[in-house]
Amino acid sequence: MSLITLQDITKIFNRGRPDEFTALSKVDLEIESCRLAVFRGPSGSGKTTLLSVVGCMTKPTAGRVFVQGREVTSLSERFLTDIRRHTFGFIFQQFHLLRGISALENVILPAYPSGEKLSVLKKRGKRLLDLLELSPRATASVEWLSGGEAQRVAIARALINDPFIVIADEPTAHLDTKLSRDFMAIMERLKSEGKTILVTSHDPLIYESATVDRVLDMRDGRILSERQGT
Ligand SMILES: Nc1ncnc2c1ncn2[C@@H]1O[C@H](COP(=O)(O)OP(=O)(O)OP(=O)(O)O)[C@@H](O)[C@H]1O
Repeated sequence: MSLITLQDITKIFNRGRPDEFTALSKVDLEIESCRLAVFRGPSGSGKTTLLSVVGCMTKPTAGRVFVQGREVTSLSERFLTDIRRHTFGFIFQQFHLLRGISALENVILPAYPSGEKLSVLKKRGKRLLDLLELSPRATASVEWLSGGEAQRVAIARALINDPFIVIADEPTAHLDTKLSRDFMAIMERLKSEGKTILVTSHDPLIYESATVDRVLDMRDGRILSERQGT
């Protein structure tokens, strides 16, 4: 069974208005577990919109989304929030870290709604920072971190709820070659630990990486072609 299935997904923004825009058009997609897929395509081709539909952040205008066989398209926001929290970890292009608080506090933020004790969350956050070789920076306020460190904090934060799927939108757009390779090495490790990784990227260092299983090319809100990784 696929981890995620998209059936005939269409997403129209500003429907019925003069600026109506079809960002996704009748997309079908199956995502299997423990694989790394890269979505690439020109700016505006619908990559981010597609991953936000997959990640249950955006409701499609038409079509159905299944998460582990369960149809989620018609669920209320309350149920979706719950599914989102346990299924997906998100790494955003600009990292979206909260300034003024420490790296560790940023990492554990998405776990607060779980109601677990703060001491338990801190322990889990510290372990993740340790795995990403960031322990010495745990108490540093995030504005003092380098770009690579900030990204690793964002990765740790994406993992705090132990999601099945990690979604990264243009993760290396602001990183140099070494940091981009480091990012892929971390993704490779996560994949070997059983995570499914979905990435949007224009960066050859990402889509030509040996750890990539699938490269999907998008244009005009459709998946045009797909090739299996090297
Ligand atoms: N909330 C929104 N309201 C209106 N239009 C939107 C909205 N979100 C996205 N769009 C439009 O949908 C199209 C697809 O956007 P999307 O961000 O998915 O593309 P993308 O392939 O990820 O592009 P990029 O590589 O530039 O990030 C764009 O033309 C964008 O302007």
